[in-house]
Amino acid sequence: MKAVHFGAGNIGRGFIGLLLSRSGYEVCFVDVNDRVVSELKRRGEYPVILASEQRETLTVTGVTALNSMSEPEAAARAVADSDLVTTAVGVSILKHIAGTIAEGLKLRKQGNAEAKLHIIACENAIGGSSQLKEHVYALLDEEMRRWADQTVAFPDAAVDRIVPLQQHEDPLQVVVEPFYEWAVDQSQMFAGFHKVEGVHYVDRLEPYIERKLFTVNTGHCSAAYIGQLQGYATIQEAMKDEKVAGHVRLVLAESGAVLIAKHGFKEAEHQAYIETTLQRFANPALTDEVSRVGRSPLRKLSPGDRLVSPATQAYERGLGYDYLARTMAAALFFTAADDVEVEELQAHLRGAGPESTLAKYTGLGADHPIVQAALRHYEELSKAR
Ligand SMILES: NC(=O)c1ccc[n+]([C@@H]2O[C@H](COP(=O)([O-])OP(=O)(O)OC[C@H]3O[C@@H](n4cnc5c(N)ncnc54)[C@H](O)[C@@H]3O)[C@@H](O)[C@H]2O)c1
Ligand SMILES: O=P(O)(O)OC[C@@H](O)[C@@H](O)[C@H](O)[C@H](O)CO
Repeated sequence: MKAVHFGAGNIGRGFIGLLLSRSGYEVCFVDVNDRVVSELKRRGEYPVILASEQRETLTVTGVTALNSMSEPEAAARAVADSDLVTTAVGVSILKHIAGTIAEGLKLRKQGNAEAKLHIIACENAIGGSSQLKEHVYALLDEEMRRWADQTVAFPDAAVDRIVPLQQHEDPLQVVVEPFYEWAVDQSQMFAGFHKVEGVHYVDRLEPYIERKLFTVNTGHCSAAYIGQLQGYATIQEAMKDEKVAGHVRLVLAESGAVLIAKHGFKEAEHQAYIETTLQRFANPALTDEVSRVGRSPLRKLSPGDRLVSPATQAYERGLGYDYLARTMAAALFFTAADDVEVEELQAHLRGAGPESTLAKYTGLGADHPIVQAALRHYEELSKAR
């Protein structure tokens, strides 16, 4: 069985590629990073190290790679001949890989038209695969779309494993936390699909993706933004400071109240999920930069993402959202080298001020109580600096 995985980065190699390989797939990574692609082709395997006391090394074998910039036809051909396609490129990159997938589907219709295909976006977003489908369908004509409706499915997914930036001599080595969770919406899949070991197939994904995004990622970016304001460079350092950890707990109590009310999670079970998450953040065997965890602040401040969505849902239910608003305010101070979203955010902030910036990027408008709460926090955080 063949899988094509777009994005041979941290989560691609450290999580998705690993599980696919363990389930008997030959994995072909598609990436634009020539060094990583060349090394994967040359060696056909790479090491994944679990960040625990034992530091167990798992060797992922049976892999190869293609560069979608210099080998676009081969990448499309790989999609045409595959049994499964997955991605972990970043949600904003999905539109850039859609062309290769669309070309692959056209080739598939010519030579492999009957075989069903699942395409799963493993990104931190609600409806990531559905978003990818829209980008791909925009490039297909009516006849191709009708064929794809019967033959290609884009089940949404939630993926969870903390994989920090990697700085090793070996460009393929990847250190990952032991914990992982990968949930896939089986209601969007064709019957009789080959199960990937370790994947949790669920009938309704929403509780899983919201619990993950609004706990792990909401808490994570709160630790990054408030942590950086306190002068910390890593999540592990930041979480040792009660000012940061205490804020993260209060944020997770707010998003947790929404999750419990909406999805019926039992309070004690959800609290246990929060405690596990906090322990994962603090894992002393990992070094996770706040610059990675806070990256792309405009995406993180956007309406459907980890801050505004739980805050809006809390507001609509008459629940608290003040600490979520404080994280939004802290996001306006976030700095990271080479992050175009930081540059855009700072340029808007300098030109138009915090109220306009919060109103624009949260999509809530200036008068919204959440924006007004974030603005009050922004002013207070400004004075404290
Ligand atoms: N790292 C984590 O802890 C983690 C955990 C869960 C989910 N995620 C999600 O997984 C996705 C990837 O995150 P990551 O941390 O692995 O990032 P990463 O930067 O390590 O990996 C992204 C990879 O995509 C490649 N890429 C960029 N443009 C491409 C293109 N046009 N075609 C093919 N490949 C391209 C990059 O070269 C890179 O290798 C993101 O959506 C992220 O939110 C990350
Ligand atoms: O990848 P992002 O930018 O959406 O979020 C940064 C981190 O919170 C994220 O990568 C987590 O490490 C991951 O989602 C854990 O499963």
